[in-house]
Amino acid sequence: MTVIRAIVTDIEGTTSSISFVKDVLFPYARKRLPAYVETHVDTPELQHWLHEAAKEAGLVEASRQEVIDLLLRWIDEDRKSTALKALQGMIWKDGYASGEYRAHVYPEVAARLRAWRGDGLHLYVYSSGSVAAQKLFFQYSEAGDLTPLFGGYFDTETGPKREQASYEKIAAAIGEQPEHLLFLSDIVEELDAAKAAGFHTAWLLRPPLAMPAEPRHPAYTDFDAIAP
Ligand SMILES: CSCCC(=O)C(=O)COP(=O)(O)O
Ligand SMILES: [Mg+2]
Repeated sequence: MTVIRAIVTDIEGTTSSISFVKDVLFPYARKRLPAYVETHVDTPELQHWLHEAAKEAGLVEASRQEVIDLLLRWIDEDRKSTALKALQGMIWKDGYASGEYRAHVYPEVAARLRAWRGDGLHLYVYSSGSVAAQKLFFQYSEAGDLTPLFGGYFDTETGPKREQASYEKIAAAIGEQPEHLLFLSDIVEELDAAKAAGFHTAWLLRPPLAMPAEPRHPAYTDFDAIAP
């Protein structure tokens, strides 16, 4: 019997609702991005990510306004760009700190994460959101500060979530063979990539999503149904 030693979880659609990300976080960043860029334009971190975004789009000598327009378009397209995700994380910080919102987590998630940690399992996050955004998300969650539960965070700087190599890198960074790792996600292509790397997988299909008759991965409606 394989022993699961660590769990790697996705955020949006897995620990937390898609609507919190799409209807609260994305609009907050969209509204504030132009002013944020203007007021922080002299900071090296902002400069770096604006440059990376322009490079990703193949824009040469783009004006600041062109890069802002590009980023706003990418927010609308939900593009999983590392540069956009870094910038969104920087903007979201103010909203968490001022109490404008707290990150949604499904009702059973915090207790189940604590129970798994209590059983000796190590917990990690792998999300398209930047590592800084992931830490804010779990620090300011509706269930309180959950960051002490996690041993590490991975974002698209490790690689795209639909590529096998990303999961191989995560297993190496955790220091476990993939057969001892369980990946939780709502996106079947992410689970396919993790499985190809040798991970065990759990497909979260939160209600009202329908359970397929023959799911490609072990499928669950919530974390309490998963027995690692
Ligand atoms: C870190 S919270 C914001 C999540 C985000 O920006 C996103 O694109 C969600 O991606 P996930 O990989 O968690 O589905
Ligand atoms: Mg997801």
